[in-house]
Parts: sequence; structure tokens; C-alpha cells
Amino acid sequence: FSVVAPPSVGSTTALSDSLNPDSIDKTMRGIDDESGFDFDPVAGENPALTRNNKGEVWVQQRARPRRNRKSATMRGMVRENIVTPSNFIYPLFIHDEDFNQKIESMPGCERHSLDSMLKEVGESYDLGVKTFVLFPKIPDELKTNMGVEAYNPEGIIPRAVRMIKEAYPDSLVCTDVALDPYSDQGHDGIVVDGKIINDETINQLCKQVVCQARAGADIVAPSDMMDGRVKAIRDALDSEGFTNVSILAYTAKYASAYYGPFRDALDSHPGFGDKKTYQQDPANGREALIEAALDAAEGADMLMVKPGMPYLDVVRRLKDNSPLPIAAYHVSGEYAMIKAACERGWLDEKAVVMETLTCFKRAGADIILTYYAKQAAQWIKDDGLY
Ligand SMILES: NCc1[nH]cc(CCC(=O)O)c1CC(=O)O
Repeated sequence: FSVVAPPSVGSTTALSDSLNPDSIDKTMRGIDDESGFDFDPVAGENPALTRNNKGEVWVQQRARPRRNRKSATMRGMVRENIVTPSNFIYPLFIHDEDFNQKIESMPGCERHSLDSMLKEVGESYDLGVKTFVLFPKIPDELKTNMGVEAYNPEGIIPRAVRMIKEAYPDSLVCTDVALDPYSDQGHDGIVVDGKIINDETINQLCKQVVCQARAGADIVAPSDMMDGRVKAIRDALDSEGFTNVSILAYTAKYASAYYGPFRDALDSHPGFGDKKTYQQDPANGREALIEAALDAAEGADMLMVKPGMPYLDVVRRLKDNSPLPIAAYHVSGEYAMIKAACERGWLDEKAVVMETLTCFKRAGADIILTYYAKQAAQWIKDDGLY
């Protein structure tokens, strides 16, 4: 057993500096480091490497992908996917109180009073984030199995929509369509004998969308996962003259454990059981294509996948199978995971968030719903990207 002498400090430096041609000692390009190591890749009868006309070590490699990465300018020129604030939909939690409530499991997010919501909308708008989706916390005394508060014209959602559209007519306001915030059962639909009943729930959702559209909603986003709801909602909107209101369908919405912090924020945890009889099984990818085909045929304008990061394969499948715009929802649990790691100093928040959002685009998402929308737009602005 003999210890091989380590390369001298000088030669190590020459190697690691080799990206900057000016700093290279030309005599080193032949890499004879005088360490006495008994193998020289450019020597012998069958050398692994050759030398070029200048005597420098040469790998006879014509295709060198690193050329397209050689500077920030070059990388910028060839970049395939760029995240811009106009890709974002910013989810906002609201309640009918005159204070804001911090959300423990979502540091940096708050349940807003309506005044604070409008301020947050304004600040985001100035950063180029112009589309918002609203989620209400409803007091227990207004919750019922039929979710009738969902179509109260004076309810918090219609009031919030009117406020935003009045102050920012060019914004897009998106409303969630499902009964869960309004349900005393903590489910997305009406419960009968412990079951979430499909068609009667859709009856309620039709009233909910018309109520939202009358308030000025630009986009309605059914997140309930009842069968046939997109067609019914389209027909309800159209029959009331709202042919211009768009449908962003939660097409592939999975029965995910990543929604926990969202349910904390709205106090909307399922009252019993889980949501597996209506939301998709996380084990299934092909099933998303059934939902996508139905939603497209029923009149959806955009298709959404939810959650985001663990479901990027589903985003790609929908992108490859539908010409409709694809949205991905970077959900509350994903936000919480990043926040928690960053608070401990284990991840670099800005770098990891911008990477994550870019990965959504690479996977095929045209639209990204993210609680980081405003923050990311601020970072994009700070870095002078737009
Ligand atoms: N239908 C309600 C709804 N709309 C969006 C989310 C979750 C969003 C998030 O976790 O950020 C949920 C929760 C659920 O289905 O239980």
C-alpha cells in the first residue's frame, strides 16, 4: 500500500481556474503536474486523450453543450422558459373582520380584512400580478349542509369581487366554486347519509357561479370535482348572459395531504372522513386524461392540476394532450414546506422559489397559482428581469 502524492497546490489551482483562459499558465495546458502519479492520460500506446496542435490536452469532442452556458448573456439568449408576473394567479384568504389573521402554518400569509385585501391587490397589481383568486373564511353560524351562503349576493365573496373590480377594472378576479367554505360538513358538496351527492351539489354550484358572475367575477374555478359540473356551470352562466365569464377547471385535483395549511387558514377541514370519493387518487396519472377530456368537452377554458410540485408529470401529460392553457396550483403545503426549510436556513428562499416556479413552466404550466406571486414579482423586479 503506497500513498500517492497529492497534486501540488499550483496545479490544482491551474485546473480549477481553467474556465478563465487568461489565468491559465499555458505550460500547464499539457497537464504535466510533476506529481509523479504513474498514469498520464495523454501518454502511452493507447492514450485516453490526445493533444491539439498547441500541445494542449484535447478531448476530441465536437458537441460541447457548455458553449451555450458560457455566460449570463448566452444563457439568457437560449433560455427556454421564463416566469413573468403575468403568469401568476395570486390566492388571497379573506374574512369579514376588521383585522388580519396570521396563518400559523403559512408564514407570510394572512387572512385579510376586505380593506387589507384591496391593499394587497394594489401592491401586487403594481408589480404586474393582476389576477387574483379569493378564498373566504365563513363564520360557523353561516355554514349549512346545502351551503346556501355560497350564493348570498351580499356574502363576502360578491362584496370582495365588486371592491376589486371597482378599484382595478383591468384586473382579473377569479372565484372558487365549491361548497366547502360554506359547508357545516366540511365537504365540497351536500352530504346525505355520509355521502357527497353529485347532482344536487351541482344545482347549488350553478347558483354559486351566477352569484359570483353577477358580482363581476371574470373567471370561475370549480374545485369541487363533481362529475358534469363544468357543463352545468357553463350553461348556467350562458343562460344568464355571462358568456364572457371564463372557466378555469380544477381538472386534475388530487385527494392530497398538501392542502392542510389551506384548511387551517379557512377552518375547512373535512368534518368527517376524507375527500377521496371525489378528488383523484394520487396514484393515478392516466385518470387525469379522462378528466381533461371531459372538462374540455364541457366547455372549460383552462385546465388546472393541483397540487403542483409532486404532480409535474400530470402537468406535462395535460400539456401534451390538450391545446387549452394549463394551470398548476402550487398549494399551501408546498408553500409551507419551502417556508419551513428556509426559516431554518436550510434552503435559500429566493433561489428555491424561482427555480420551483420556473420548473412549473418547464413542465408545461402556462399559469401558476402561488402564494409566492407577489414576493416572486418583487424579486423579478429587483433583479431587473422585467
Ligand atoms: N375546494 C376547496 C379548495 N380549493 C383550493 C384548495 C386547496 C389549496 C391549497 O392547499 O393551497 C381547497 C382545499 C380542499 O380541496 O380541501
